[in-house]
Formats: sequence, C-alpha cells, structure tokens
Amino acid sequence: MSKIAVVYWSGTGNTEAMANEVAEGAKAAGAEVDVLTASEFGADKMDAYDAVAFGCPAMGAEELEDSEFEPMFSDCEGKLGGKKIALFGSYGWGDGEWMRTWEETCKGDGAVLACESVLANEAPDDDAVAACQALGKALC
Ligand SMILES: Cc1cc2nc3c(=O)[nH]c(=O)nc-3n(C[C@H](O)[C@H](O)[C@H](O)COP(=O)(O)O)c2cc1C
Repeated sequence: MSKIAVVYWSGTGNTEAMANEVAEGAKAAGAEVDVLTASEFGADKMDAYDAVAFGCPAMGAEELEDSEFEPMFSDCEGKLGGKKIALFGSYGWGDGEWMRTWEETCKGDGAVLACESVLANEAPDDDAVAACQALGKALC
C-alpha cells in the first residue's frame, strides 16, 4: 500500500477543500493518506511518504503563500529529486502563472510530476473536484 501525504496551505478554505478531495481519491485507490497543513510538514517527513501532493493558492503577486507554505516547500526542495509529487491550488483573478512557475521549480528540482496540476477558480466546482480525486489516484 502506498503512503501519501497531502500537504496544503489555505486561507479561506478553497485549497483545503481541494486537499480533502485529493485525499479521498487516494484513499479510494487504496493508499494510506495523511492530510497535513504546511506548518505540520517539512523536509524531515519527506522520506516517510511514497508520494506527496502539495497544495497552495496563488498569493502575493502570483506567488506561493510566503509565511508558512513557501518556507516549508523550500525546505523540501532538496528532497524532491526522483520524488513522485503532484500540485494543486486555487486562484482568483490571475491566469495560473503561480502554478506554471511552481511546476518549473519542481521540474528543476528533479521531481516526478505524476499528473497535470489541478487549478480551481476560487471554490472547486464539480470538474475541479473530480480532477482533485484523479490527482490523488495518480499518486498511488
Ligand atoms: C493576499 C492575496 C493575494 C492573492 N494573489 C492572487 C494572485 O496573485 N493571483 C490570483 O489569481 N489570485 C490571487 N488571490 C486570490 C486567491 O488565490 C483565491 O481567493 C483563492 O481561492 C484562495 O484560496 P484559499 O481559499 O485556499 O486560501 C489572492 C488572494 C489574497 C488574499
């Protein structure tokens, strides 16, 4: 059974809702899943998981949330080489630039992106919910 971490930051609940759907998808595919906030995770926990889903909304000016998520994620970057991961997050008025930048960072770190990243405009709609569940399954 694969062990998967779903690690997220969410200010108003949209990315949290996505995280819970990712977890449901992974559990339905038979994985053991831990859902953790950014402050509960760090590089020291990476080796305990076969795969990690990272979720963060677009914040700042098309950036990762900078007080909790970005420091945690930077800490994990040294452990991303060869690691199976997937990215998700909610956004508002932008065009997804934060996610494209984030994907490039992960590729540069040598991470193995298990599937397309999932973006939701504000609260996840039915399509985004289904895509989050599929993302969870893809990590198994
Ligand atoms: C401080 C702040 C900065 C934001 N910056 C962006 C941005 O650069 N691009 C964008 O598309 N949305 C931006 N948003 C909108 C959020 O990404 C959007 O509301 C998202 O659904 C929040 O997700 P959450 O509920 O998981 O916190 C910003 C929101 C806040 C509060």
